[in-house]
Amino acid sequence: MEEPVWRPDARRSENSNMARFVRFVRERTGNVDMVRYAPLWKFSVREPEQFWPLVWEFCGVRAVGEPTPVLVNGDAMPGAHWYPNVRLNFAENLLRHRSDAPAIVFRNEWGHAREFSHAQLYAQVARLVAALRQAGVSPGDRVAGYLPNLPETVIAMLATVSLGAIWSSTSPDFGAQSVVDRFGQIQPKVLFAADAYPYGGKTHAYLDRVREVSAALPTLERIVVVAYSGAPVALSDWPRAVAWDAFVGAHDAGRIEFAQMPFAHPLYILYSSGTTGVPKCIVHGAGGTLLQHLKELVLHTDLKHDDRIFYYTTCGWMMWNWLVSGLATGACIVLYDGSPLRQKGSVLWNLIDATGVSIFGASAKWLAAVEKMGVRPRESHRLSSLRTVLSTGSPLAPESYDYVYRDVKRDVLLASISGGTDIVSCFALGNPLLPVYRGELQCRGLGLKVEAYNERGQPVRGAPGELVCEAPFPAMPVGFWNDPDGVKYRAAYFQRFPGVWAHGDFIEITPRGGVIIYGRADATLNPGGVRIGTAEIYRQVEQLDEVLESVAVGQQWKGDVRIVLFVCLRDGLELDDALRERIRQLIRTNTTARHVPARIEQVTDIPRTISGKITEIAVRDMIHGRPVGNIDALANPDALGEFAALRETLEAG
Ligand SMILES: CC(=O)CC(=O)O
Repeated sequence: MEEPVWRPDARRSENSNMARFVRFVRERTGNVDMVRYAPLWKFSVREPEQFWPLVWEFCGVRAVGEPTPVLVNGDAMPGAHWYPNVRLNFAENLLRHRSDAPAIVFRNEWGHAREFSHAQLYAQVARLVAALRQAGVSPGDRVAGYLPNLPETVIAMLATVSLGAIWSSTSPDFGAQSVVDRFGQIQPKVLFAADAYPYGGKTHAYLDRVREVSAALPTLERIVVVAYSGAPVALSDWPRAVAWDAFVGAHDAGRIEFAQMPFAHPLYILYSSGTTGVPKCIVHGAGGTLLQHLKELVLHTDLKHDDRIFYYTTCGWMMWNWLVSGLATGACIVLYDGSPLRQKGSVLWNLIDATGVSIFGASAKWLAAVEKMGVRPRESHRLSSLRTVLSTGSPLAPESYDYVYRDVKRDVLLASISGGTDIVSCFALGNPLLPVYRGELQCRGLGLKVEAYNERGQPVRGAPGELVCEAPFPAMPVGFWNDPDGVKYRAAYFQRFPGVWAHGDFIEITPRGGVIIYGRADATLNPGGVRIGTAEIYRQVEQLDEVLESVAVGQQWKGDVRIVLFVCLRDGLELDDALRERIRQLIRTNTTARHVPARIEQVTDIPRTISGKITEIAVRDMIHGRPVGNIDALANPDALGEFAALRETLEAG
């Protein structure tokens, strides 16, 4: 039997929030069998109307009104409603700890270091609430952030939401057109931006882009600019613009009157990657997001008030929203603005030691990249505060589990977590009660009736299928913006299997209840009619020292589909037949003959979305000579040229 790569010791699991919650549910329900995670998960999906109120109480949600009924129209998917008689304010829940303990620790590539206690954070938010109120912001208005990963970004979100207005953010690496594609759809009243940001050893000034964006957004009444770089910022010729300090300056930090809004009141607007057209505006509700994030942070991530939690993210990725919710537990969130590969790949490991991070998160790609760079923090860093490593963004290869336990730290819970923008949270995550198996996410999230469906829409176990969720959950979006009849919303998630949420991931639920992610369902390869997840191939190829990254797509070929693999190699290397053969051999030995690519080609770059995900669909379109859905959604559209140039060669044989 396969051995786990890590097990929690008895003290750690006994003291975890999840263990306390198991005991709490056992006492409340009188169910004596409730001693482990498996019966708890079953209870959570069978009895949602009992389960969610227990999460609510255990996590201390602040709200007014009647918490019953919990669920109305509970069989409808979509169409179920949660807590129709409750009113709450999301920001009030995040700002409920007013102590002198640290709430935000901030560092950046320029060497800036700032810290805010929970009390100071509350005061900063209070002043901005007053300024926004005076600027006319009221419930339901949209406030947008085109901002680096700053304390001000968190403060602006909290102030917006305190007023019952809706927050939406993108990071400054987005081009003006991409920002207009997003914010142009939601008609914001206020835009927050900064003058510049540090990345990769350079200062990137972007006020010109902010001007371009604001010129295209006629609904904007105010543009509030953070003078982040320290250089003078001239705004006098820009009538709607004001410096952050001037905007906030005249207001005192009083008590915040948090607008009490319905449970489903819009909180955030997030955007789909937009690779197939204009990005969809996904609207997340305040109550559902709060409850789901608390469940994930408190129970699955075991976040406690004395923790320091870090995720490498920008405010354009949902992991930023997820991280910020950590404030509700009284914990400290650690923010870093800059490239994660600075200091020879050690910058984030240095940050852990410098700031005492206990829960550390980054993308699976970053873990693979620092491993390739030869970084071995176990030899160079103390990492004494570190007890959990989180990974997401793409499937975490089994070899990355080896890296973490061998080269980072032996005694950490390595939790690969997966969900995404559509639910601003996760379907599968970590669990302090369970062992970690190489290549496997530990469990399905509580309250989420996740299954893997075969093509006939039947649940399968121990075999690949599509990730679905069979029952309503509070963190389902409340809808899409500008989609009053819900047509786009239903088409996005409920077309494939009526009445069931289809997430678009290709996964396997293992017999012991773990989850393996094979990649996106729309990128699966179908040679000879057999579905193969792209992650199965990347995992093999990227083990080779020569290969930095790869992308695999299916090419229509003689009435079937054949696999074509593109590899980016280390600087100066050229793909030759010997390396091709080693790649094929590795794939053949560790997977099946069907996984072996028919063609392997070298490229220098792989197209990725602005949030850093490689896009197989754009590559597939290029090699078939089809137009790529939305080039503005790509961070590096120039990368497409190489694939177009290879089209003829690929068509020839
Ligand atoms: C939690 C996630 O699934 C994050 C992502 O991949 O976008």
